[in-house]
Amino acid sequence: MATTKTGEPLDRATLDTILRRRLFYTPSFEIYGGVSGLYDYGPPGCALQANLIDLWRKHFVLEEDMLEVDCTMLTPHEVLKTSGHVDKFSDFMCKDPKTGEIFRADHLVEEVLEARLKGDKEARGLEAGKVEETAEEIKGAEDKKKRKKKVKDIKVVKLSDEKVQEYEEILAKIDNYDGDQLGELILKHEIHNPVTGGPLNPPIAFNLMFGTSIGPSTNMPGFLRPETAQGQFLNFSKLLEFNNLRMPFASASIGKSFRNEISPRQGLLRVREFLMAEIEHFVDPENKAHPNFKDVEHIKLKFLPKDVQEQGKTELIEKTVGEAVQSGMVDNQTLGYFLARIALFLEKIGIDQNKIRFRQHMANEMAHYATDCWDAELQTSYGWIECVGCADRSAYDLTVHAKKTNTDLNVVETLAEPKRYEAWEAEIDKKKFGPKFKKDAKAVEEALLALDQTQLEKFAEELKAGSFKINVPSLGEVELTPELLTITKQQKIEHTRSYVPNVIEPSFGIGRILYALMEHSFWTRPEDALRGVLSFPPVVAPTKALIVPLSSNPVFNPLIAELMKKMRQAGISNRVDASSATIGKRYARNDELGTPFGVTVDFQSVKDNTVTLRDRDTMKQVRGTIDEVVGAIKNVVDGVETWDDIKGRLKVFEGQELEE
Ligand SMILES: Nc1ncnc2c1ncn2[C@@H]1O[C@H](COP(=O)(O)OP(=O)(O)OP(=O)(O)O)[C@@H](O)[C@H]1O
Repeated sequence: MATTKTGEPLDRATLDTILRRRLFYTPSFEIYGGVSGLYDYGPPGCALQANLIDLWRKHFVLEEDMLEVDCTMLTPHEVLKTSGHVDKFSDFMCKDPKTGEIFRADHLVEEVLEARLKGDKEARGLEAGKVEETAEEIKGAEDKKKRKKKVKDIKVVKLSDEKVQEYEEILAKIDNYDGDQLGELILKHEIHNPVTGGPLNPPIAFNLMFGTSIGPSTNMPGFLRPETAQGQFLNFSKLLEFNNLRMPFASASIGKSFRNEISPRQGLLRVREFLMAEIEHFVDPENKAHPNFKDVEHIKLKFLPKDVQEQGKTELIEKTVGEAVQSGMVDNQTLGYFLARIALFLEKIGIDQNKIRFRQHMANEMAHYATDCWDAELQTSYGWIECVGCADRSAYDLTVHAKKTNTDLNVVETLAEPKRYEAWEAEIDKKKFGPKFKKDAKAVEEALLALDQTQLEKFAEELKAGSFKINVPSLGEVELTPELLTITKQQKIEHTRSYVPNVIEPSFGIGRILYALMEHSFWTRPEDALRGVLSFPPVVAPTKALIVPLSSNPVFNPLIAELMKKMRQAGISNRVDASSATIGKRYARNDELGTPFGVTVDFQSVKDNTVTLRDRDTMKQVRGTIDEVVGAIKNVVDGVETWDDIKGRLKVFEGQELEE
């Protein structure tokens, strides 16, 4: 069960109401009935996202000297065909032939089995005389009506111990099943349309990309990109040159991606248009060490490796990143380095450290391009949710694009020591070769060039004995004799080495992180369960300070103007609430917006230019001059001081603001 930082159960319904009431986000096109999977952000949502992105840029792009690019979302069909997305970027769906309803196959299996396990838990609880949750609660706290309708399958029925174990094992590796295996599970466990109970068609693959056509004619089909990565790969050579041919280096990109999710659910967690922040770190395949690994190797993370999941288990292993790489659990230093950097970023923005785990992809689950992949998952009231994927994409993308476009995407590196070696080489006598093969001469030459060292060595022997035969694709077998060519062993010296870089890709879904952050920051005041607070760290909070005049008396106006000006000059975002609501109500409103500080102007302020400063989380106040208070807010937002430091150096204020 998800809990808040005070240890209370997280009341998602209250949180959702606050987020919508305060316009963090809202369904798009709502007065037209809305479109599932599409959301708009309102002012606090936008500010929170902007602050998050700002920190992301500082933490990754700036600190690690990455090369940021902004590539187009419209992408030609050919690019995504080459990358494999046209053929493989799909999820499995099942259709109810009677009602036409569509279900995402893995989510359906997951939802139904989880519901059965909950029903079993309930039945066992009843049997033991202690019911932890009522059936009504199980049926769904979140979107009550919809869930109730959808999950009729929850029945308070006790399962056999073997069934419970079997279901738990399936759930532990739910991401590892392909379409056929999901089909078998659906049949074996008699999973039907949860609403009508009707049978479903076997799962079929559904491509998640939104197709379109570029230009007025239809001869350039395209897609809205499903990830920002391809644009970065296609600019690789230019970026390498920009980087003065130095390797390794990383590019980064922040932008919208689009996926036509089969059945979007869980609010911001699964949407059809979302902001991604992606890094492509290009590295030598023979040396995936990271120069700054030393800085992070001591960091402890919680891992869920693939072998544990494949045994149907979910126990986490806590290790330092150094140990994880050394033991081979995490494939290489660069991958390990980014896992640690991801954890540090999540910590910086206020994600609860106890609600982060790194889950390794199982063999079937891995994307078509990846060789090792770890997801940073965050625990929410919806369960563990992948928020950052971190994959080693090998040389896949650059290789396929280079081949398709006939472009050299290799890195050429000067060797410290020249490499000397011997190699067999075929040299043709052009004067005789041309007249003999005429228009086919090029094809024969190409077949010769394609021979490897073992073949050349063998043919050299055969040539000495008179002739040898090679297979030319357009001609069939062709006989070659000594007057046409020689095959000899040559001394070689190489000064450079050429390779296609491998790519380590951390890929952040900003909306998912934002939602998890909202859950992790949310709690209610013990004295009033309806008083919600969003304890965002000051650095990411949408607005840093609320200016509250004690009343609408115009005598406060010059002080409010002075505060606003000084805060603006210090880069502190602020709002004034001069409404007639009581101060307590105005603070409560801002607790819901996550505003860390409240500054109150009272009649004492008019006399001596001092104001009170209230801390959102503790509700404690200090009093100081306008300059002192603005300076204190700036220091806390910049991370130079904490609230405790401020409390230690400014006068603690325990009275009431001075009324007229
Ligand atoms: N439909 C979506 N809505 C919101 N964020 C998403 C969505 N799909 C992916 N993301 C985000 O983009 C990141 C990188 O995408 P990736 O392709 O690794 O996701 P994925 O494995 O397809 O996700 P899932 O398995 O949950 O569909 C994810 O970690 C997630 O944060």
